[in-house]
Amino acid sequence: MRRVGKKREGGDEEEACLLFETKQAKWRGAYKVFSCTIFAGICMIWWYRIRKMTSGAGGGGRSWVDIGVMWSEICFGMFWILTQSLRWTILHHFPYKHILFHRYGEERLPGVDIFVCTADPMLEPPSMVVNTVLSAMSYNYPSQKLSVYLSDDGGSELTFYAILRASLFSEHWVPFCKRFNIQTRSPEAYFSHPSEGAMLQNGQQWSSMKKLYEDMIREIESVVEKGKVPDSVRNQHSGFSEWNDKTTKQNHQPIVQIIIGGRDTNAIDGDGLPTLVYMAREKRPNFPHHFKAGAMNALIRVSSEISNGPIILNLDCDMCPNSADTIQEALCFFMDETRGHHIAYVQFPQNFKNITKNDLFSNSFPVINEIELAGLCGNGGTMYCGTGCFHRRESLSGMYFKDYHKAKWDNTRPKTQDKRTSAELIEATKPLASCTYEKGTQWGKEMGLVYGMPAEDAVTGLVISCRGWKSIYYNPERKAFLGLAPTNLDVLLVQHKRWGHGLSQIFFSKYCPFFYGYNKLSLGLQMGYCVYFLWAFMSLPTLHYLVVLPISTLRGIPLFPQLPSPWIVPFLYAFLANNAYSFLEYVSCGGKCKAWWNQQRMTLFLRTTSYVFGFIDTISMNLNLSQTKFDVTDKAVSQETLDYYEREVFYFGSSSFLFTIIATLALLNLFGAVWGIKRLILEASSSSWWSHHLGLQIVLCVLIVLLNKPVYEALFIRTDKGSLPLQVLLKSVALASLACFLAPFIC
Ligand SMILES: O=c1ccn([C@@H]2O[C@H](COP(=O)(O)OP(=O)(O)O[C@H]3O[C@H](CO)[C@@H](O)[C@H](O)[C@H]3O)[C@@H](O)[C@H]2O)c(=O)[nH]1
Ligand SMILES: [Mn+2]
Repeated sequence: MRRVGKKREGGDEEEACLLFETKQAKWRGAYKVFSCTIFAGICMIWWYRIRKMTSGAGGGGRSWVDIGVMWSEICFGMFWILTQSLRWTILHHFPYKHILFHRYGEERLPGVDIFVCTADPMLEPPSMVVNTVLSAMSYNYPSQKLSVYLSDDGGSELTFYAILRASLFSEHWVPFCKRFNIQTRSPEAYFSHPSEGAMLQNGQQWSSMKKLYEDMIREIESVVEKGKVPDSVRNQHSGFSEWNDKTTKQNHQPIVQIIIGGRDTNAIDGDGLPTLVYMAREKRPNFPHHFKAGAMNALIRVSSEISNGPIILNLDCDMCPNSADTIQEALCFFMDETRGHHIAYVQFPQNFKNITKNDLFSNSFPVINEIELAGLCGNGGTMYCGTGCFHRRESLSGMYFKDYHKAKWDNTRPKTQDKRTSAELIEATKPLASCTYEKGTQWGKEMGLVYGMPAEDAVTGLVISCRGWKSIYYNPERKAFLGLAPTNLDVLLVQHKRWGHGLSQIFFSKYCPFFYGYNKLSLGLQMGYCVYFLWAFMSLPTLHYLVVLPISTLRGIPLFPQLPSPWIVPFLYAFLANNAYSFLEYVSCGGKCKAWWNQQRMTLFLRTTSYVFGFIDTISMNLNLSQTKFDVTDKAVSQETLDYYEREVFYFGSSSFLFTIIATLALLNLFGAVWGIKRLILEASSSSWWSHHLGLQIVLCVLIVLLNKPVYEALFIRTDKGSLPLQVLLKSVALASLACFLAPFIC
């Protein structure tokens, strides 16, 4: 551990230890040499294409195919260059959490406000939401310094009931966790994988706690199923009077309820428990509510009246805290005496608890989590990913770093000094959660999360970085948060469409990192952000390639140089070295070989469906043809699709247009591969197969066919409910045949 030679204030002789350490990843020198060789390959490919275009060499001339292929390869090459910014300098951080309590003691630790967002009790089951809230409440942190806020954009009494019911359970759960020093503080996770509780299991306390938990979940689920809170329950808490027959998700007054930590008879006595607040901001049909960004901004304001914690942790309702000490770890970054005051936010990775063995849907992002986000850190910042992120209240609210003075953490308003009653506090906060509050203010522009972008998280992080702040990405050994990844292909494609659209929207807006971040961010950080912001755009060259490859094979038009021409070398090298590296990188990040293969397939599916439409959304939004929307990811899965997911079998089952596209491209490449192999066999006598003029592209077609194996099975072999319907088969055969038929007119 490094020490700074500075003496502590007050003449303390003890040296001040740094609260966190930063290390560079190894092997970066070797990587840089390697990436230079790939870059040389890419340059040669570009040179070959340009020469072919200008001289007509290689027999191709200036056809549309050549122009298209050249354009695609320029895009791929440029994108590859951008991705290097995430790999040249990789920084890992190591907080020393044991020093924190020792150095600051309980009194001098900052208040921490945790925001949990939920939006719909049907898509986001309240039984799941309460688990997130309960885990947040039971963090290893002084409870008088901790406040948990639930924002309910569903404005639903079912969710209110659930949180109220959970608050009763928390009276048992929070002390239980602290007493037995439990690491897994989500009761659902703790009781469903009892390995951690093994020692306690035979004891009375363990089983009675389990029973209390199950009773709570049963009661919540039964109320949710009925869709209405029984009158007998309603009468027990005045909060329910906020709901009447006319209350709907889109139309209701602001609702704020202090469930724990209030000072009236209704609220539970907060002794030993953190403050717990329920908020449903006002919704009116004619007022835009700005989705999650709007909810977060209302939370920032409401919480500033109640607890005003200088540190804010933002969680999605399915992102369950999974480690008791995460707050302490995050605080090490903010409270480090020499570097802490620069830091606006500390982002943890998004991990998921429901990843299958070989990660069929490629939900786990090992390379992004282990390398890329740490690579962004190497350029001076990281991305805000919307959940699992600790913020400094001031920077999130819009403050510039230059205006900031080092925090005195212990000077926040202690809750006990606020003499207002619960009712008075609630009345004071309601206007802050109203529709009209933001009118004529800077909220959503200069203050709080940025509006008008479906990826409010990434753009807000970017804006904060441009205001001079630094940010940290920290990936601890024990996963800090565990969320729910989509288990249904339909849902997944919609989620990625929103991401693709949301991220590319930033690139094509005034927030484009190269302009907005010019002179404010390092070039590496600008490039790094653009890797994500151009995900959706990259669907276009990919789609182009996937169509042109089989069609030119069918038509006998060579796309690549053939042996003995030396120009084939850069193509082979760039392709092989890049894929070999991607494979090794994936495996070194803890991914399985088969999962890498699955990731290639998902990239193919996403780049030909979700990202294409996401990009179209971006264009139409820029042309003012559509407005921002936010399709909430469905977290309530049916048992049927879940069974498929767990067996790692694709569940298609519907005739979605997106599936037709996937099937059409799979068929087209199958035609190309079969036709190409037939030619190879027939023409084997005149030239050996490896020097055949279509050799390389036939190999590529075959690889694409191998990736698409589950699609053919779903089209032709499987007969179960999850297979592709006959309608999709007919449409895709028709479309693929049409493409083949039209091919001679195009190329
Ligand atoms: O009007 C809305 C819509 C959504 N949400 C909440 O936003 C969160 C994220 O929504 P989800 O449907 O789960 O989206 P994901 O794609 O899983 O979320 C990722 O991507 C989003 C941006 O597209 C970020 O906001 C999220 O933090 C990030 O985890 C959830 O807690 C929702 O309850 C709201 O509070 N209000
Ligand atoms: Mn989510």
